[in-house]
Amino acid sequence: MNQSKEQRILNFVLQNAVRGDPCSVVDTIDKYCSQKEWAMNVGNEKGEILDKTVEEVNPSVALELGTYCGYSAVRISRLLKAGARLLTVEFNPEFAAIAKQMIEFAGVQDKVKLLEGPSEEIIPQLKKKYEVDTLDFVFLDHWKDRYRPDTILLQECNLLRKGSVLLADNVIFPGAPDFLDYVRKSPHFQCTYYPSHLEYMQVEDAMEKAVFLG
Ligand SMILES: Cn1ncc2cc([C@H](O)c3cccc(CNC(=O)c4cc(-c5ccc(F)cc5)cc(O)c4O)c3)ccc21
Ligand SMILES: [Mg+2]
Repeated sequence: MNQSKEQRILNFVLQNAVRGDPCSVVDTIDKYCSQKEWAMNVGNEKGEILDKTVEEVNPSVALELGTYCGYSAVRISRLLKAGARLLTVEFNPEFAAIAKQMIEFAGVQDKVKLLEGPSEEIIPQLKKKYEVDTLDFVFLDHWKDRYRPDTILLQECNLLRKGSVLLADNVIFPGAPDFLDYVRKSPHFQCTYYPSHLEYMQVEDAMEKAVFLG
């Protein structure tokens, strides 16, 4: 049976990156996806905005919605301090299987917990089943029409505290207009807009940071 694009990306990493070196995994995925097959990883340009935000927040507990192949899970977890953890949510079993192998090859499996299921089911389980108190950082990169409902759900589940930082990918392309409208109009969020470009393309995109004010 012919391979999926995601399997081809993983194989390229297994054959060309350095086991246990998260930076080489990130760089190798970017090399493959810029030269051979486009894929929806956050990429290096927006990845640097992600890096700066993670370094600024220095989260003890981080959540990612939309693991895909594990590119941003590896990118985020490589920056986490000892004892800090990333919970990443993926509902597609094929993507989850690829991401699991990517995370293990990068050597960050002790920092990353991959939760299989849709965000709307996982988020309400975070406190009791996954022993989360509140989230310091949330990276939104799943279905764009889920950003707004899941931001509301995170608040309803008391998972945000004063200073919790949300960072959303693709707020321009493919776009998340209802999310942007919601956080920018809400008195509970302080927003910052980061213009950038779509991964591996010369197409306008952007990220939005929304800090929860309590
Ligand atoms: C509910 N729930 N809970 C967990 C969870 C996890 C998933 C999957 O990880 C998944 C599957 C398919 C699509 C996405 C969203 N990502 C995108 O759609 C995207 C598109 C483009 C782009 C840009 C230009 C194009 F021409 C085409 C696609 C660029 C980007 O960076 C993207 O992130 C995420 C889905 C729902 C989930
Ligand atoms: Mg994205």
